[in-house]
Amino acid sequence: MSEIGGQSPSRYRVGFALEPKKVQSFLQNSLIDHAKNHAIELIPIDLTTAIHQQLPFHSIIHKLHSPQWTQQLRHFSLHNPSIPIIDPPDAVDRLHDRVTMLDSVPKLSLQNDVVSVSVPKQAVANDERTAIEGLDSVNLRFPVIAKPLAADGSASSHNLCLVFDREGLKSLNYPVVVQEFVNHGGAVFKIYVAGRHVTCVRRKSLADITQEEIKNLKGAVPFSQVSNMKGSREQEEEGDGVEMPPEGLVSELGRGLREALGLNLFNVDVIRDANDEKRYLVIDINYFPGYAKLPCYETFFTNFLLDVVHGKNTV
Ligand SMILES: O=P(O)(O)O[C@@H]1[C@@H](OP(=O)(O)O)[C@H](OP(=O)(O)O)[C@H](O)[C@H](OP(=O)(O)O)[C@H]1OP(=O)(O)O
Ligand SMILES: Nc1ncnc2c1ncn2[C@@H]1O[C@H](COP(=O)(O)OP(=O)(O)O)[C@@H](O)[C@H]1O
Ligand SMILES: [Mg+2]
Ligand SMILES: [Mg+2]
Repeated sequence: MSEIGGQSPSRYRVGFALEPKKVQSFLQNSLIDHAKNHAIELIPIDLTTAIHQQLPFHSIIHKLHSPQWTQQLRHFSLHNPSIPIIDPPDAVDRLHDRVTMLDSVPKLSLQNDVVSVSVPKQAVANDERTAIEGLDSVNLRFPVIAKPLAADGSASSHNLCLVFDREGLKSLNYPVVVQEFVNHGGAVFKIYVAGRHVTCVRRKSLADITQEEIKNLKGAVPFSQVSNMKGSREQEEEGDGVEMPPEGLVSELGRGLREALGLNLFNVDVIRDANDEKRYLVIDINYFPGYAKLPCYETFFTNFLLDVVHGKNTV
């Protein structure tokens, strides 16, 4: 990266443009101190003041959704082309739609004799009629999962539903993506990417749906209620026993998606089909997720920042 004043600085300043809630959850003292010990100062950008008045920055990292912010960032970037912006707003935008976010996955062609990585069958629906047509067109049967098409960080974008029959399609808030529900043993793998650094953790997920539940459940069940469904309680800790994905898969998926998406900061939710152990499915990709939930996030994230300020970050 270019050097301010033509000299290699002894300290670096990285600006963060984040919602106040994210400043609190992400910019914890432990991270600030760790980065400081590596000569990097982490600075929350004041969103009420123009960016250029807050210079110098050696890089800017952002997660804000308003068009005004994007406009301000584009303008700033045009006048300060040597300051890396992480990441390009257009590339981030692709993750704000649950169809385009998964577009790159099949193109990676990650498959061999032991594993295959794909996305669940899915169709976009604007109303009940197009939902039925969409399900038919991709040969999907109930139960399906309905997700708001927009994944724009709003609370409603996380309101998902399990849909057990046609009646259930009536109560959805369209537009949605109707997606194949895949039993996966109650565990989701979260692959976190920060530049060339990739790591994976396992988290508790939705419990599997039994044949009996498929017969008995009707309509649409919002997600928050699913864990209270009869029969799912005893599966609560089931995710604990699920084997982690092979390291090669984690690193190849992280690296491949980083390149294909043109993004440095994201995580990928992956499940493994309980009825076909070869089959891994990418179900969600999130921009600048909650890294603070990672063990040792201070080291993980600071290593990425060191690459950035030393010009070793290539995407
Ligand atoms: O707040 P956290 O730590 O739960 O992070 C959220 C992420 O959780 P995760 O790290 O994947 O467990 C969360 O991931 P999921 O969509 O829940 O898989 C989102 O990235 C969320 O951002 P947004 O609401 O989609 O803009 C993230 O929220 P923000 O922190 O960006 O508001
Ligand atoms: N196709 C699917 N089959 C089974 N479970 C799923 C599927 N898609 C999502 N889930 C479950 O729903 C959770 C939330 O879905 P996700 O697509 O990650 O939305 P969000 O953006 O709100 O995190 C996942 O962590 C997983 O437990
Ligand atoms: Mg998710
Ligand atoms: Mg998400």
